[in-house]
Amino acid sequence: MYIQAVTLFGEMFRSITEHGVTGRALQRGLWQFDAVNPRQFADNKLGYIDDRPFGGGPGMIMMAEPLQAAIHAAKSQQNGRVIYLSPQGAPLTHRKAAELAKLDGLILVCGRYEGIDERLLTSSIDEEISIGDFVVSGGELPAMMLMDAVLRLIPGVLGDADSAGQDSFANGLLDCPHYTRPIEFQGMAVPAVLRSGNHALIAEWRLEQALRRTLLRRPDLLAERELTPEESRLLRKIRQEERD
Ligand SMILES: NC(=O)c1ccc(NCc2cccc(O)c2)nc1
Repeated sequence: MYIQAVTLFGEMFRSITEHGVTGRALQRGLWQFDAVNPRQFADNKLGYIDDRPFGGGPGMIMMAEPLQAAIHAAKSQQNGRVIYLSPQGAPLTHRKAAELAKLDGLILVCGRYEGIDERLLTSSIDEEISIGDFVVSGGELPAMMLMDAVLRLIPGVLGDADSAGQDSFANGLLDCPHYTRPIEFQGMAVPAVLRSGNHALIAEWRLEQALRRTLLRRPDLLAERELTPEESRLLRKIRQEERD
């Protein structure tokens, strides 16, 4: 996958191109990255890329032309989907990340200031995505969150292909509790079933814990999920226990 970021702060992306599983995957050629700086496309000598908002109001707005020229330059390198990160976008979900992971490329447009000229959205953006209902100072961190969520779903990136499948949300549920050594910590022991070696029981325990956690913390996720017969049975048992 070829990912380009249209951004004033390309250096920020080192945090995922030079570290961790995403950094190793880049070195192994599983994806490629380039930053495209709209400032190099500003048609004035001083490189202005933002200006005051029509109608007044605080802050500055990023001008459409330098961004459009930067997106045009990125599109001359690949035919990637152009995504704008903003609080006004559609919520990023595991399902959306899985859809994006199938594409050959992405062009991620990172806004700064108070946002971008609306006409750029109409002319050059394929999709607007939000990583949550909050505002941060620029689209770069949201872009990196999206990149990480997408890249880990690309076969080979995580190495142990299975771990992405066991993620929270991968199966529409929150993750189960995890434990490692020591067996006893601060007077709390590891649940005996996890040391029983009985893999069927362990799998059932993990599913029950995931269902219990999802029911208690995120019942909205359960509302939209098809349940297998085993999940329905476990959920009935959990609901009964919660009533007792
Ligand atoms: N929730 C998000 O995905 C998200 C995305 C970007 C961002 N900051 C830059 C920006 C861009 C556009 C408008 C705007 O108000 C702020 N903050 C949060």
